[in-house]
Amino acid sequence: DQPQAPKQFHLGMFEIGKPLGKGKFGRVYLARERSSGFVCALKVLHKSELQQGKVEKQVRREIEIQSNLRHPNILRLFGHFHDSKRVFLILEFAGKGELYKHLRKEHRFPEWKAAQYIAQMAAALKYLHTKHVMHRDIKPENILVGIHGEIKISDFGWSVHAPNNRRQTMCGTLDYLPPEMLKPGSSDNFYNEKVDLWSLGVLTYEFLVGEAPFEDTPVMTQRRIARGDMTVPSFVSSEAKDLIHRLLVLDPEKRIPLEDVLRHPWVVKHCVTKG
Ligand SMILES: Nc1ncnc(NCCc2cnc(NC(=O)Nc3cccc(C(F)(F)F)c3)s2)c1Br
Repeated sequence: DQPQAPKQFHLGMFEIGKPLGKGKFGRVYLARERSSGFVCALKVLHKSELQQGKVEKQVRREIEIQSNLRHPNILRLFGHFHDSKRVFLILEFAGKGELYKHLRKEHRFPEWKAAQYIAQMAAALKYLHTKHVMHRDIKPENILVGIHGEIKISDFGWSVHAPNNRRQTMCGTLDYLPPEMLKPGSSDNFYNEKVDLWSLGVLTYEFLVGEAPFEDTPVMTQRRIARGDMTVPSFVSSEAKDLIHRLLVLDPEKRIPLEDVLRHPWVVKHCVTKG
């Protein structure tokens, strides 16, 4: 079909609906593009806040990285526009909202559901890593659920091209940080996309247990991560426990590759692989 001409968007083109959620920076609204009737999510960011947070560059990088991504388990960013005070991200609408709300409500997911989510995450991360993009902020708050129950990785505000040594200070929860990102961003320690494998391990644990493996006070969390000090409760099956231990490995190079996550007995057992 015809390659889509890059459209110039402006706010008047959209009917704004109910608020969908509010993030650290700005709010998200359900929106409908008037001429096509296309339903999407519109994230509104205030330029003043982005300048204060010194994150304008990150938002530009997010737009650049995400506009080239096409995968069923990655939330689409269709475009962006701005007015004098605000930047608007035109996002795919995820019909079943934020995954962390489902997790909090259900406390923890049954193994079959956790395995299907982890298989979809592994497929999305495999796609990202082939493009040498690492997300770097994999956690339940950055995962949405589509209308058919499929998950969608979202918010690429921290994504970069690998390898990279972080300069921008991280904020928010430490729970998902791999040991190699806890070290100060000095020249010698570069890290790569294997940081997402560690976070996938933390996510698997949190889906099955209902809390993160190293959850503690900030100082203790950092210490426990650096030592890989966590225990998997006995109600978790031995196959799931095996996968968690193969992902939460201190040495990034020794973490199980995504291909092997997709072939892991725990994942295969619960995933009806299409013929
Ligand atoms: N049901 C739903 N359906 C679709 N979307 C929903 N919510 C929006 C999810 C997002 C996707 N992408 C995002 N991107 C950013 O927020 N980027 C951003 C913003 C400020 C600063 C920064 C940074 F640069 F500081 F990192 C990065 S938020 C919901 Br609820």
